[in-house]
Amino acid sequence: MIKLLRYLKPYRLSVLSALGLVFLQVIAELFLPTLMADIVDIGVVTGNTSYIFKVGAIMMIIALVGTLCAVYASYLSSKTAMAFGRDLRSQMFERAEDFSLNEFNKIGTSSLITRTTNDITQMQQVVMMSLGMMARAPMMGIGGIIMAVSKNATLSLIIVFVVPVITLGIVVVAKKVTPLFKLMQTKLDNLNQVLRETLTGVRVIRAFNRVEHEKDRFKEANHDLTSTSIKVTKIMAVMMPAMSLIFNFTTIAVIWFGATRIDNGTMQVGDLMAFIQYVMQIMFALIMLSMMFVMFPRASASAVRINEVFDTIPEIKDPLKSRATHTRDGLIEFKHVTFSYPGAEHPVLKDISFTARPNKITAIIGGTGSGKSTLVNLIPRFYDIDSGHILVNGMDIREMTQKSLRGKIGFVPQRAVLFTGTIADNIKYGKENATMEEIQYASEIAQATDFISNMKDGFDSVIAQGGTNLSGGQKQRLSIARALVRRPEIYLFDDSFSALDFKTDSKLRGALKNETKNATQIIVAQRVTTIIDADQIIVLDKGQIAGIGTHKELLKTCDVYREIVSSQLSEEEMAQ
Ligand SMILES: Nc1ncnc2c1ncn2[C@@H]1O[C@H](COP(=O)(O)OP(=O)(O)OP(=O)(O)O)[C@@H](O)[C@H]1O
Repeated sequence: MIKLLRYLKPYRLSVLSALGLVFLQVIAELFLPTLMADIVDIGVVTGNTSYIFKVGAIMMIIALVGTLCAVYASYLSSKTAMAFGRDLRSQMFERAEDFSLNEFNKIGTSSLITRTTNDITQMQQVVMMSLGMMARAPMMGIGGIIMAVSKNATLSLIIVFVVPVITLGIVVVAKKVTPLFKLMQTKLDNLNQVLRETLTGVRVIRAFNRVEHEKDRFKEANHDLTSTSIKVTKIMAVMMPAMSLIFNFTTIAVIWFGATRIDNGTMQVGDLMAFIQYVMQIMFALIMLSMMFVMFPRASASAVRINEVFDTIPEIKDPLKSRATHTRDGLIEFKHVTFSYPGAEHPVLKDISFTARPNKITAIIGGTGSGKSTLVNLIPRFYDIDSGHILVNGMDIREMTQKSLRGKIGFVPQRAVLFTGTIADNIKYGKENATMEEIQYASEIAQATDFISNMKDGFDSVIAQGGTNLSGGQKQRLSIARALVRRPEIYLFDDSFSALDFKTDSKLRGALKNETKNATQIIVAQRVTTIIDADQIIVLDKGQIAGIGTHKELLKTCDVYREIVSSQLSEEEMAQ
């Protein structure tokens, strides 16, 4: 947790001011019982009314100053804690933005969301409490002890007995609840994950009549979290009354022994009243400390989870000395590339070598799970390879910055991803400063203009979260337009035509051919008709290249290709 406190550095002035104000507030609070003792012992006992009024007025002023200090300290601590939380959240977001897909898989998306929200809120609260309550408790405790001893040293021995008892209690409770708090955060992650899956998969859940099953799953996760919270609350529930009990017994002891002293004439009534107040202040300080001990374990569990994110070093890094490619043509070369997903026993791609040239279409075909998407994902460096080289314009992609590499690429993923906003916003995502003409042109090529103009607001029509108000084919065409608008050197279409009907598919490919003339195109496809005209077809089989050539060549030389084709086309079509 200490590690995270470095984010408080920019606010050190506010922190120091808040602590200073708390100090003043404590001094004021400690001073009041002594003044009250004076009123009783000097004013009331001797019947000196003017003294009572004079000291009473001073007490009011001190109380007012104390209150003002408290209000401003609380304002400063809240402001600092909120700013601290904001900074942590944005740092966390930035770090997550740098993560490769591996790191996302490692931590988990739901957990990343919980960590950015709930865990940071825990830290925020602890900072706020530390600057108020936590700072006040030791000052008040120590100050209270000094004042109590100054009033009556022997009576203060009671405190010597009580403090260790309370401290022991706090330590025992903290030991018990710390692991439970850690568990609570994990259970919260779990609950978020179930909720996320249920919300995103709502159509499938309904279609398969699994609503009850999902309800049960949610109930279980919810119940799990609740039962852990109840366990913690039960322990805490015992703590407060136990504290009150000790509190009350201490007061009885003080009055008992104090009364004997007054009887002996060794103590005055006012002093005993002040003494009782100091003892209460000490107890109150201990209660505040114990509350901090409740908060700390939870916050430290959160701090560990936040630090885990900060300590995760993104695997994919830019080179220290990046080089820029001077040629702008989009030549892609795979040289003996082998790649395995982390934790997997076998590589998904083995010894892949091929060249994809500009002005040419390179198609990739193969059975499901043969590694087509994986291969395409290696080009924008979503993952780093185990061995071999991937070259773009003659340079290893690990030698360039990710930004410059990805700037050359127009990527159309297998599952179209759209963002909340208008249609124009989504196409513009490919090129920030795209003009309306460029947007319209790109959607024309992507065969999207028809459906866009049929929408009420045309390009200004709003897309719902995740593009749920569009059909699969419409989403695919928008994500193609988004890639087209940047006019990149390299186009990567990862099975991007699968949701289109045959007519639209062929119209789109015709328009693309003219448009992407000078660029390198890599098309992953399931349908042979999509790639039949490609300049080069790469046939993938279980992560290895089974053949490379044109449709005609492969029909003669590659069994795997022949099998795929014969399962999709008739004899006549094959012969064409
Ligand atoms: N993130 C991942 N982590 C671990 N293994 C993965 C991951 N993504 C894919 N795989 C595995 O890699 C293999 C190849 O997957 P890939 O998605 O590249 O196949 P594909 O040929 O594109 O299949 P499809 O045509 O069904 O999309 C599969 O066996 C899959 O289980």
